[in-house]
Amino acid sequence: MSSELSANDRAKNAAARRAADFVKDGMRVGLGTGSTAAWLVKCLGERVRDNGLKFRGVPTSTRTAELAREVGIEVITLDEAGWLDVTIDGADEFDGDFNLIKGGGGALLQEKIVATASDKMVVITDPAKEVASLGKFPLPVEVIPFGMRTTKTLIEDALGSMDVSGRDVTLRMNGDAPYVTDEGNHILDLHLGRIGNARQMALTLNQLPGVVENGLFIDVCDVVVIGHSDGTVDLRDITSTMAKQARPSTEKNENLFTDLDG
Ligand SMILES: O=C(CO)[C@H](O)[C@H](O)COP(=O)(O)O
Repeated sequence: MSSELSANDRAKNAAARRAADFVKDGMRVGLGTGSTAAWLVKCLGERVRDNGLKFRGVPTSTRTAELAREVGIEVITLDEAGWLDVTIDGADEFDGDFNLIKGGGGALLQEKIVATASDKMVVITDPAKEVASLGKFPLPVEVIPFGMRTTKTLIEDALGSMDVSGRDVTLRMNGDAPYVTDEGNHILDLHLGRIGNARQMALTLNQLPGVVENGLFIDVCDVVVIGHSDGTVDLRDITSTMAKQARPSTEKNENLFTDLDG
């Protein structure tokens, strides 16, 4: 590997290469967004080109879709895929129960939909993103532009009764204008410091009108691959930890539309 890479990039690259081993011929694979996920997409592109790996990818953003096509990955939509074998994505924070904060790169909505529609979600990360309690990283919340100030006030009011150590809510900007997501929405960043009950926070936020989705990924991640700057990786699997037993049982349904079609 190139010695010109920063220590952080070497760590991300190591995690991405190990996680790429989860992708096998014939799979439908969710492709995350962000700098760590970009390493993964490039690595998978190499394997398509050099090893003849055959799989179809569902990108979680226009950025990832462009990169995936550029490196020769066959791109399909989530609806074309129906269900995914695995999704591999980065994260902004992860805790000991495999819960995450995501959305630092602004793609949390598609990322959550894609990860939830997968048999397995693998997070690729460096060690610095591990926390005892989620919340140090500002929690991104995607909101629709209509009535955004009112939505912000509703969020601030809701935070008033929650166990957090900070309550500032800021609108994410892109230069002088609000940041716009792939779906044409905006992002409010919640500076909470520490989230006492992340599950309750996720449910509370999503009940507020105007909120589209929040960046807490609770009970979604199955595997965390932690890359180190010396090229080594630690792999943690939910099935071999106590966290799995603490999860409420969820059943992922492959034929989402069968019932509706009658
Ligand atoms: O959630 C995300 C994008 O919405 C990213 O996965 C997260 O921000 C981590 O990014 P990076 O790998 O660049 O540190």
